Amino acid sequence: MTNQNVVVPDAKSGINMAITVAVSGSSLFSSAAQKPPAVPGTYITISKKKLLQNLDINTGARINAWVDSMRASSPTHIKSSSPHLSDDHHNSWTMHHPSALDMFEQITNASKGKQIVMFLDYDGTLSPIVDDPDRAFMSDSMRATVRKVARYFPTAIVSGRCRDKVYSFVRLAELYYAGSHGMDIKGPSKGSKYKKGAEAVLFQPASEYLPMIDEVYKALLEVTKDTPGAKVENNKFCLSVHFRCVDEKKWSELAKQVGSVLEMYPSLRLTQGRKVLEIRPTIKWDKGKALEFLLESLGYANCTDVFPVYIGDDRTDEDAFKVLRERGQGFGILVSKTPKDTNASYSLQEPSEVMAFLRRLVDWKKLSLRRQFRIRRRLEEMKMSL
Ligand SMILES: O=P(O)(O)OC[C@H]1O[C@H](O[C@H]2O[C@H](CO)[C@@H](O)[C@H](O)[C@H]2O)[C@H](O)[C@@H](O)[C@@H]1O
Repeated sequence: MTNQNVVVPDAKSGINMAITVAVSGSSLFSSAAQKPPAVPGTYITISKKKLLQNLDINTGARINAWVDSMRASSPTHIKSSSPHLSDDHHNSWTMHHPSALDMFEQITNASKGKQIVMFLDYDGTLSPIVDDPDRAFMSDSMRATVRKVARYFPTAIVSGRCRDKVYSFVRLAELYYAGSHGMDIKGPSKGSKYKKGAEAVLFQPASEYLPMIDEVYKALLEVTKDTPGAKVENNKFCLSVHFRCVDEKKWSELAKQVGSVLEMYPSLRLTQGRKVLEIRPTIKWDKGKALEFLLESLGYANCTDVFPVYIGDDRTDEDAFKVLRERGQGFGILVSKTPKDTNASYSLQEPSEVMAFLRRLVDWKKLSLRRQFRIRRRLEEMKMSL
């Protein structure tokens, strides 16, 4: 066990203070330990155990809320006690959020004369949810489908993942990528015919948080290392703490470990996903802002003839669904088998249905282009014969 001086922002005052943290083995906040305190502060000695015990009541309540919310966004047990009530609930939800496949014609009719722009979340949307986040591969058929989609519509992948990581899964250079929940945006590296606006897009609104995120990553690895199944993923501008392989009885304990670290960083906030807690900067930037930024980059900022379609499965995708609802443009599609509170207009049950929907969209576009071509040719022939 060694003591290390580290600089952390005080949760209440928001002022940096230097604390001595007792850690066993590797450094808890190694990069901060190398830096002199930015603001001179008080030195206190606090052990890893104490970090957990000292959580205040509000934090305790918040932790319970995180765990509840995480359970709700990725239910582990389907309630079977009152099947009829749950059937009614399901039916009423499906009435309000009908299948995008069943409503395909209405959707394409609404998009007539407008440019469809596709926004696709990755995990749970293009790839099925699996236990190991490093093995959430996309099928070759899904990749081929997305490639075709990008041939006909400007297409962006919007993910909570680190941009490089999601690119290594998707491997399509002609797409836009918004990683770290939209905090890392890059335009296509391969020629795209849709660049109406800026030539080379690269936008990273949270770059000043990089050292802090690295520091918190190390702290989270340290505090969670004895929790079997816990996994911390570094997504560059944000972090994920995975609960999927942790015994549900230990979820509160793991959430407390996360809370103990987060409490020391008031400029970071927490969101929940599917059996995951995500830590990110408090800046006002999310997948919804990324969607707006991308529309602007594509040259559709104030256009009425654009029709954005966003498909996602997660709580964090709600920010994008909300933007579309507020703009009254396009629509959101939630990928979910169970009813969820959502701003999306339509639903699809799983990635295989997402693929079916994308394929139909491509076929519909091909057909309407062919039709347009035939009409134009007939008009030309008529002009010639006059
Ligand atoms: O915005 P997304 O592309 O949906 O990313 C959200 C998180 O997705 C990943 O976690 C989820 O998928 C994993 C693999 O299927 C699964 O094991 C995990 O339980 C899910 O939460 C990714 O690993 C996270 O970093 C993303 O934040």
